Amino acid sequence: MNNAIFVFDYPENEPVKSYSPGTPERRNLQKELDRMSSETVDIPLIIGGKEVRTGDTEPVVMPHDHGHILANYHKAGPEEVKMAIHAALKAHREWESFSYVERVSVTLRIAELISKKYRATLNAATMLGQSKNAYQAEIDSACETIDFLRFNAHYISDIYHEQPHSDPGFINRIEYRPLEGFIFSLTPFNFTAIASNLNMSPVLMGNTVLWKPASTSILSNYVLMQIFREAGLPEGVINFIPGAGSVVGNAIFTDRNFAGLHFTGSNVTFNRLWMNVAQNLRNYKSYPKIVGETGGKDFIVVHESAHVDEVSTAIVRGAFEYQGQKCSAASRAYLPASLWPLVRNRVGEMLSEVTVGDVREFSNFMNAVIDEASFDNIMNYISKAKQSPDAEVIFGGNGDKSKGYFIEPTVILTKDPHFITMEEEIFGPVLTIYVYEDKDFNEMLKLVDETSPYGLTGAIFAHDRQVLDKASKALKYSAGNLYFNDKPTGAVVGQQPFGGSRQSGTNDKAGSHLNLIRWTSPRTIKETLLPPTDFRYPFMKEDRCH
Ligand SMILES: NC(=O)c1ccc[n+]([C@@H]2O[C@H](COP(=O)([O-])OP(=O)(O)OC[C@H]3O[C@@H](n4cnc5c(N)ncnc54)[C@H](O)[C@@H]3O)[C@@H](O)[C@H]2O)c1
Ligand SMILES: N[C@@H](CCC=O)C(=O)O
Repeated sequence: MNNAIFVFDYPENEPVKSYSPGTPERRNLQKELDRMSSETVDIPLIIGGKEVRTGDTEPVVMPHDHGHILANYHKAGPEEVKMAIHAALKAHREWESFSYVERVSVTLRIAELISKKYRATLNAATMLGQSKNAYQAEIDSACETIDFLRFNAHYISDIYHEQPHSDPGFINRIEYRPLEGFIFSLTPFNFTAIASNLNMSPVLMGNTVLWKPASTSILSNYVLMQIFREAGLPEGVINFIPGAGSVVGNAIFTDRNFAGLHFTGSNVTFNRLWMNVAQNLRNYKSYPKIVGETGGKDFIVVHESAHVDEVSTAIVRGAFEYQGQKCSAASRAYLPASLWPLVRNRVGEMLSEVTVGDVREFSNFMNAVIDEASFDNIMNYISKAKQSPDAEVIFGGNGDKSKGYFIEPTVILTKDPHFITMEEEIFGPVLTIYVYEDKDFNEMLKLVDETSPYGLTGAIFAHDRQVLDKASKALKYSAGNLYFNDKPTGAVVGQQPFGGSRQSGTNDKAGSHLNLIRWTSPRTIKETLLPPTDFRYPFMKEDRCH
């Protein structure tokens, strides 16, 4: 394969299966849900391809039935982190020297294994461990994971084909070297696809990785790790080291070979990690690359020309799918006074049909929030609204953590556009609505732009084209992913590259060449075909002749 230039074609997005009663996918999924619900898995660390058990374990539970233990995972300490660094550096030599066609082949094999052999297993693990319903698991752990892998396999051909100009007599080329050292991949609980991609995009570019998954997504992440191995990923290319973030992080950030951080998670954690890197800057061989996508305070802006049913559907799906635990979830909405009574009624009708419960009951639109800390944090925001004279809980507002961490879809109406739930990321099923006078549309846009430190996603609803244009200009830096007449969630790889700026991250657009390029350290090579043999400039030679 080294004697050919190979291009991986533009892929199709993985089709989303329906899981309707009686379909084969529903039967397979049910079988895997039953199997995984009846066993307790022992999850080791995987370092240099070897399973390592430290005996320091924590349980993995179902958020919707927290008495049910799905697995126990072993936690890494500083010694295991050192072993993992050693394994990653050792694997680096061989992995980077492979032709990229081999790296892409492994990547595409992972996608194929997930699409066919392990779709039900990975979806069931995501449903049970992260409390996603079948549809939310399908669009995440099956489709988005596969799309990241296949689209990146295509984008790498584009990157490698990007070569400099050569004047006659010279050959210039760029080699897209991986980074010198290892990458630290720190993944969030809420998307199995993101966990896969934070590892596989640096790996595709020839890097090796230490992976610390979130403690609340370890079951699906372990299934992923097993799939990576089955696909033929060489030992040590990804080292799976669950554990306490600070323990693993401190051991990594003090290592001279730390070359890059690939992070998705909260803004608070990212800021802490960046400071940690900065404090160790003098120790490193190279300036580490830092890529981090963080939180959001995502908005829905509604103009009086919008349609009530479209807005109401976007509110319910955008704010409450996966219990609002998407960085992109709508958490503040701005409604014109003329439409508000109609939208309020329609949203109320829709919410009266929403049920919250166990993922194994397929009719539930919503399930549990991820853990007790998250439940308490969300309920605390709801209490603040209940106690404030500036806010009123108009739908939901109740939670129950006795069996699972269940919270009703909650809508707060506020008179204060700077009420705390309009500004801070809550990461739960809570939407706050502010009603403005129709004539104050322009002032309202300014408010949207200046209310929160984030800049991730946002949606504008209007059927007046000039309004869309005006609002998108006013909100230019308020969102890295902006939607016209659609909910602000559900970006599709290859169609809406994802990421935001301001306090929402470095905006390196997951699922695009922009992200992949960060995992390279390009080297330019110039070759002179006939090197000069006289140090003098041409005009000096001419002067002597005369
Ligand atoms: N912008 C995006 O693309 C995007 C996508 C998904 C999630 N998110 C954001 O992620 C957050 C939810 O995910 P989360 O709760 O898993 O985030 P988190 O910040 O709590 O954790 C992310 C990862 O960092 C680890 N970690 C936490 N503290 C650490 C420390 N001191 N040192 C080292 N590692 C540490 C965690 O164990 C986890 O693996 C939300 O804020 C959400 O908006 C953003
Ligand atoms: N990319 C996902 C969100 C990822 C963050 O949680 C979306 O567009 O909804």
